[in-house]
Amino acid sequence: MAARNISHFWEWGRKIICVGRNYADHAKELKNAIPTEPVLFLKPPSAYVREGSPILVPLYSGNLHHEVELGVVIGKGGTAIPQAAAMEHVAGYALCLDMTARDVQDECKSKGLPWTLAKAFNTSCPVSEFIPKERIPDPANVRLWLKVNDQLRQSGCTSQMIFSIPYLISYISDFISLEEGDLILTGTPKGVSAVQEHDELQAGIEDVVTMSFRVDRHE
Ligand SMILES: O=C(O)/C=C/C(=O)CC(=O)C(=O)O
Ligand SMILES: [Mg+2]
Repeated sequence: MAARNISHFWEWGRKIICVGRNYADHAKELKNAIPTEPVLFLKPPSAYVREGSPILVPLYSGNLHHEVELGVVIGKGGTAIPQAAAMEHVAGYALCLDMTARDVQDECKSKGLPWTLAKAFNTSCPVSEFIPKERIPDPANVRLWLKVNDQLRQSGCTSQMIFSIPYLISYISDFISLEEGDLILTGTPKGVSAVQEHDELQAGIEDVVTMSFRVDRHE
């Protein structure tokens, strides 16, 4: 059997672990308290969508939001990984969107229910090409941006993260063993907003990568 290539990690069926409220400015814009521990949730691998295919608005949502995020691709699995060794487990990065049905999330929050249908639906994780680790030598200081129909909506720097990438890898792996090909979404900066059918989304990491997606409705 041919060896699998990490640069197609989204085809491996691995888990997507998402960190929420990891930027104080975003926590504030949604009127959430600043967390003292990482807030975690999951997306299934069926959430991935690649450039050329549309982001689909779930039929049950009238308020789909974009969240631009730095994704960390795990290259070496582990459990209870010490912070000091965490970066040895990173193969690279990806630019990701954590598409969120905000109306559904608000309803789930008000009822104390899990966010699954708000966060884990098909096409809820648009993802860029794989970015080898060497191309982002300082992941704690890169600028992420997102435009909707050419209008800038999000611009933030990973230096604003409350919990660093090594801390997140160590924290997550205490509870959920990490495997090669897993992806960690590290949270979004402020500026999240609603998108509509036919909108064009463009996002980027500084001079490293850009990606574009169209928003569509289910037929
Ligand atoms: O608590 C909320 O109202 C919303 C939280 C999120 O959607 C968290 C994220 O996914 C994030 O901060 O990136
Ligand atoms: Mg998010």
